[in-house]
Amino acid sequence: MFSSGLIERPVSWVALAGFMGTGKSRIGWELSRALALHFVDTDKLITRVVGKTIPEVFAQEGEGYFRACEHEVVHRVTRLEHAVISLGGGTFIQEDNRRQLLERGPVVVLWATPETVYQRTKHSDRPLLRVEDPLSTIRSMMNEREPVYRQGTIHVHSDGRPSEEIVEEIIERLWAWADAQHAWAAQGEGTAGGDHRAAD
Ligand SMILES: Nc1ncnc2c1ncn2[C@@H]1O[C@H](COP(=O)(O)OP(=O)(O)O)[C@@H](O)[C@H]1O
Ligand SMILES: O=C(O)C1=C[C@@H](OP(=O)(O)O)[C@@H](O)[C@H](O)C1
Ligand SMILES: [Mg+2]
Repeated sequence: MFSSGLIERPVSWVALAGFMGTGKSRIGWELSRALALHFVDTDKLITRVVGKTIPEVFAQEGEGYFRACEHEVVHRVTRLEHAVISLGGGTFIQEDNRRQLLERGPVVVLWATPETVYQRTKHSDRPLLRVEDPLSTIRSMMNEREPVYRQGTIHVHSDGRPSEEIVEEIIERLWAWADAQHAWAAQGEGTAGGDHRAAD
């Protein structure tokens, strides 16, 4: 959407959270292209800065070190402008990360069934799923994390849907969210409101 050389978008910062394999990295990249925003995948950033793959970080430095890196990265990405941020599946689980992210802007949570997650991750290198029975592990981890993911701003299902359709739904929902935010703000100020679209 272009007008007078300005790009109209519902938001100029958004993060994607959700369980492993729900599509955060792929959808985040596609969403960033659709909204003409920068793209940051926090796992990729950690990999680049530490100089090791995620499985190497887990194996050589331990999960605690990885979670500390995530925390540092959250601090930095909440200071970015014009960006779509794809988080790792555990990033939003840590309370302080969650608070910082939700204070910064909308957090879209992607959802998928354990079976879909299993199919999408079975040939990948997620260290937490390198176990004898990954599907059971996915089920129990998902159950445990579900109440936390529910604290996200917008929830979108990714099962059996092409990525373009998911991106389209996210953008529609972000417009609705931005309109509601604006209505609240206008009510507070006692103004009639106007066009608040994020533009640059
Ligand atoms: N809507 C979708 N339909 C089919 N495959 C998908 C979809 N979204 C993601 N994938 C695939 O599933 C795998 C995991 O996706 P990814 O974006 O890495 O998930 P996450 O970052 O949430 O762990 C990748 O191979 C990706 O291409
Ligand atoms: O859920 C988790 O705790 C993790 C999810 C992974 O990211 P994806 O959700 O992008 O696979 C990665 O950060 C790491 O393996 C730990
Ligand atoms: Mg990812």
